Amino acid sequence: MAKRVSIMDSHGVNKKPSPSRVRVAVRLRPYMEKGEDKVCVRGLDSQSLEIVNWRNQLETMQYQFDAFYGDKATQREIYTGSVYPILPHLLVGQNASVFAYGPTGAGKTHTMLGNPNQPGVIPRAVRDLLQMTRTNDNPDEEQWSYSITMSYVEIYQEKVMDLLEPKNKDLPIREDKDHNILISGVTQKTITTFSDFDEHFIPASQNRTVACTKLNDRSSRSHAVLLIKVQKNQQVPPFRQLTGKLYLIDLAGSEDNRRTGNQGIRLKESGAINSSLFTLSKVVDALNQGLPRIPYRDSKLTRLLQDSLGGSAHSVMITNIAPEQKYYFDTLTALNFAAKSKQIINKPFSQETTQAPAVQPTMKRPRDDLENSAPSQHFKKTKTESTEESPNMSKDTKKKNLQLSSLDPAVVERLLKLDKILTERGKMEMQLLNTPKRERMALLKKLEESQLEIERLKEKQKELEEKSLAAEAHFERSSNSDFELSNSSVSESTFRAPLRTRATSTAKTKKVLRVLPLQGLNQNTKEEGIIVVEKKTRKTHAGRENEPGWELNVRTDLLQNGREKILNLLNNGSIKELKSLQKIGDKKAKLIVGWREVNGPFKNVEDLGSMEGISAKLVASFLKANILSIVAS
Ligand SMILES: Nc1ncnc2c1ncn2[C@@H]1O[C@H](COP(=O)(O)OP(=O)(O)OP(=O)(O)O)[C@@H](O)[C@H]1O
Repeated sequence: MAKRVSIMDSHGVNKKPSPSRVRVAVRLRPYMEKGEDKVCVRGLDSQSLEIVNWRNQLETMQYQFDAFYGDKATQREIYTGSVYPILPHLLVGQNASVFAYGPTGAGKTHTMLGNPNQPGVIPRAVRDLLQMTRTNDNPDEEQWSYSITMSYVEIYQEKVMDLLEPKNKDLPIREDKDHNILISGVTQKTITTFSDFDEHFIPASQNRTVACTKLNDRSSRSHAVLLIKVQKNQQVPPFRQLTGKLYLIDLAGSEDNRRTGNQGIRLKESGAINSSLFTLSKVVDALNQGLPRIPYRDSKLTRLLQDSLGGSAHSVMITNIAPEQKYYFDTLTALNFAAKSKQIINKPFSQETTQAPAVQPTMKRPRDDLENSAPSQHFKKTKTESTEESPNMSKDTKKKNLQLSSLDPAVVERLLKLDKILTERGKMEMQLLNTPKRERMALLKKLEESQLEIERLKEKQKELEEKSLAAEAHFERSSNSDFELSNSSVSESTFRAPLRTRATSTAKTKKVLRVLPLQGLNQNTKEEGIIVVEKKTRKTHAGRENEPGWELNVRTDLLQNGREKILNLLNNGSIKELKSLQKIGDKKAKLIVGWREVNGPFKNVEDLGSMEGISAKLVASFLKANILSIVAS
């Protein structure tokens, strides 16, 4: 009778292995756009890449991974670099998983499956496993025999469907007493040769749910999960048995439904896809951060992978991305999910490529040029600092750089920033860097005036804050009252935050807060950022007078500016930065990061309300608290 050996025991070491991290590789697919579209991402070296920073085109965001494969990388390179090394673990009873993640149309199926001329990870891994279990160089291995089985399922709308036997629908996932995860009733086929595999796999692949979306003619609408079980049986006592599982997964694409044009059933599918990918992102994140609780049970996909993702298993995530600008936000989302580190670098992406004529053609047909140079070489070309001359630079570029280099660096920085603002607003026909000196000086002057104005407002605000704090302290001492924010709508042009008394002395109508120095402010002036006004006493329906107090009125443009800052932080802030926002703790910060990874950037701050557990009321009070603190800073 064969004796089953637990995963922990498989090396004969009876102690809990340290949980392994999910290794992350990123693969950039070749440029495929038929029309003209810019390239927004490019490789730097074998581990990192850079992407335009959409918030500030004077910066790029650089990401680092365990491996980066550029658009010229072959199927073999990806396989030998990131997948082949994990296969030997299966032969000693350990589990492994390889999954392709990324936006729809970015090349996941190509990476996992490929085509007859360019076979992907799946056929290569199966072939090599079959080969490994046949050749036995080690004499100790002679007493062991191997058998390999395959199962193939898809997870479609949170249901596990058997692709080898399509009538097996919605199979349950169970856990045995040794914490092995099983799919109850799933078909298992024994394979001894590659043609056995082909015979089962090819017809089963036809059963997979695919559909045409705006972004991909054959978009995978489910997660396809191929399970290869390698069983090793000892032929002599004590007849041990080791089982190693390999999951090879072609995930459904992460989708932004604003771009896929999905409706009806496609939209429903997409909801299930995005929510299970979100859970997968939480699991990977929790594993890589070493968190004590891993939310495997939150989706079928992660529940299935529970014993093969993290723990003693060896996991590789291949994140597929597309270079075209139209995929920008999808790419960013995928990168943020995959990245173990991100750095913002002060170096324009688009500007450099447009300034260097030698590189310019890559903006149109990167495949033509990029493929002839390694990503790192390509980067070296474009890395040239904007003040550095290259022989290929046009006269205009040289002149522009010369002009810039003669200016104070601080002024250059301001100029570039102003240039960006004006370009974005579309108020200038020509960019600032191309403008004649006189106009440039006028703009510079304007910029300095704005800076002075900001400084002045900051000073005034500081003064106001100090006074408010002093008044608050005094107020707390004398009447045990505090500040509270009202529930008035934040979308009003004027933001109101009444400073009201606690309801302890409702019978008394005495005013409890005095901010006397502010009463000298001209309430109509547009120059003040925040104005404190006395709250008008109004009769309520019940005939009682409302509580007296003070209100803060915030100028509309500052309010708008505050909103924009919050939105930017929501879309780009790290967990730490998000936590610097009022009312955002660790949990909410992580939720926000997860939400935007799955759904793309927030269009407006109110989108927060579509996150689980965040009510419209909470969004309103979040906005108030943060706008106040931004305006006051
Ligand atoms: N590295 C590559 N080299 C050549 N062609 C590629 C590469 N990656 C992807 N493609 C092609 O791009 C198209 C889209 O790729 P694929 O279907 O693999 O995307 P996907 O990420 O699986 O999309 P979905 O999530 O919608 O299923 C296909 O025609 C595929 O052949």
